[in-house]
Amino acid sequence: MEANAALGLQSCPWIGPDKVGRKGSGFVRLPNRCLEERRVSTVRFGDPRRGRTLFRPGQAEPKISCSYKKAPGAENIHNSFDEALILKRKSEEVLPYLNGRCIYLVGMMGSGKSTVGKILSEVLCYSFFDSDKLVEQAVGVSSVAQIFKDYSEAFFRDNESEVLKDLSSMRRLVVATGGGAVIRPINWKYMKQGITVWLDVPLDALARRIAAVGTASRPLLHQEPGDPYTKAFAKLTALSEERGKAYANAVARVSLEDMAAKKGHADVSALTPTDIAFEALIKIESYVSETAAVLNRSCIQGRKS
Ligand SMILES: Nc1ncnc2c1ncn2[C@@H]1O[C@H](COP(=O)(O)OP(=O)(O)OP(=O)(O)O)[C@@H](O)[C@H]1O
Ligand SMILES: O=C(O)C1=C[C@@H](O)[C@@H](O)[C@H](O)C1
Repeated sequence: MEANAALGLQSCPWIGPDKVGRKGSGFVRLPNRCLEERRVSTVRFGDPRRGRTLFRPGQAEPKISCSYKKAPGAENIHNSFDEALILKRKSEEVLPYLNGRCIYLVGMMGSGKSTVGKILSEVLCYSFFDSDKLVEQAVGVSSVAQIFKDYSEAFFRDNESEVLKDLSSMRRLVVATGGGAVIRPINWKYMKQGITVWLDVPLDALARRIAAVGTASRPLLHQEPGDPYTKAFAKLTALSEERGKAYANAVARVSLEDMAAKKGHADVSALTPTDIAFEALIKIESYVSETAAVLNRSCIQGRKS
């Protein structure tokens, strides 16, 4: 309670992802601030084969302070008031450098993109989106597993690319991408409109997290035989071999192994989502300040010549 109050110190407009309607109304709603700052007036999500869904700036909700409205799942996530305050301060340092650029979290299934993404969106007063959920809304099917079953993985991937394309024209969003979004080069073109952050989590920790909740919602893991941990670990190992290099395209990497070693923890499971969100902000800060310095140097050189 106390810790969450710290996040409300700075009031700003916020409408949570629960306000993102689809199908029934035919529109996807976005937060006011995000709509004000978008360069395009109308963005569409949806299945290109079915005709895509429009959402319009005029559909925006009234402004609500982020001290009252939190991303679902982001409640009571900080261990202490101090932890929340430190995170909030860091976000205030990083925010001016972002210039409204979106943050795209990439990483394997279960790496914590949604958990950490909600925390980041909260402290930055950005809106949070989960690209898997946007695909589900666009297709009108309630789960990714069902989309794989009713259509195909390729169909899911086409829709995922469309969603990322639409998001790429927007500002002030934290996006938790699907674990496989990194495999298509075109998706990188979209995600690189913002700042890409790889949550790099050891495979055994991923398999433990996934086994704890079961594999049913993760179609790529569900086909293997065996107990949930063993089948998750085997498939994640194969996927990570295929995708290792693709995740490394991100401009920032948050390695839980490195974090745990620096903090003297024997295991990454000692790291809280707030610790990880803080490390992500540090990595984002070092990327944005480096790029700002390079830009400055080239401006000075340009003026001299
Ligand atoms: N730092 C953490 N420590 C322990 N468990 C965590 C941590 N972060 C996330 N989890 C748990 O791991 C599981 C997966 O987290 P989350 O859904 O955020 O991952 P994801 O990367 O968004 O997954 P996917 O791509 O499959 O949707 C959840 O049950 C979540 O509660
Ligand atoms: O790693 C993957 O390929 C996937 C991850 C999930 O987020 C979903 O996007 C889907 O289950 C595929």
